[in-house]
Amino acid sequence: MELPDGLLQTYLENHCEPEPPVLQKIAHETHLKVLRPHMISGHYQGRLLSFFSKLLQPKAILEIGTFTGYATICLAEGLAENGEIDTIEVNPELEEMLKTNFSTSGFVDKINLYIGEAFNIFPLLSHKIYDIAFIDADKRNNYKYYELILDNIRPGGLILVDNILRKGKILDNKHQENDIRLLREFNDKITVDARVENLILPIRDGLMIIRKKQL
Ligand SMILES: C[S@@+](CC[C@H](N)C(=O)[O-])C[C@H]1O[C@@H](n2cnc3c(N)ncnc32)[C@H](O)[C@@H]1O
Repeated sequence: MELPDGLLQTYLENHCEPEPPVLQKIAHETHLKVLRPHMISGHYQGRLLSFFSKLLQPKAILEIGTFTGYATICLAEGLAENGEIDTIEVNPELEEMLKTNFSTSGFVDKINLYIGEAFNIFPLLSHKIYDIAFIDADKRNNYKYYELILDNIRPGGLILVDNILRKGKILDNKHQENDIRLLREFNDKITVDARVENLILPIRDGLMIIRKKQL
């Protein structure tokens, strides 16, 4: 289906839950104050993350790559009573803004922010079992993160991985840059991994949904 650029996105955003005011503010300030603001999940993908979370009513969520906290808050919207989200961000310059954003989100008591490199932080969390994980950090390490956390996902739980289509570059073999090749390998390995089932949603830059099987 070919649609004019931007038209479909606007239509989708006009036909889902409105973006909550706290997230509108975070998106606005991210675009004003932070480098590479396009990394934010945004209205439509944010509502999808919130939707998944509300369906699963998770007790525990892990996010790798917090950025300005937009997706953290979307995911927190579906947490069960006493549920928590652990979110890991390597960039210490974002810490102050994150603390402000979380404090106004209505979920501050449910969000545990860890500033540091994900491979260093995760061992502190490796005793936990998660219902949902969102991998959205340095894309070249997607598979390493997947292998690192899969044992910590409950059977039936979800791993969501963002930016796996790379604006369609993944589909065209003339693109042989290292990051694109690694993403192709990631998508291929997940698709044949008997421990999970997966789907790629072609929204935004491509979102992989991985469900851990009940073996
Ligand atoms: C695409 S942004 C995350 C967007 C956010 N999840 C959202 O949806 O709004 C990626 C973030 O991952 C962080 N990051 C990159 N490498 C990381 C690592 N090794 N450990 C933890 N965070 C990392 C970056 O600093 C950046 O803020």
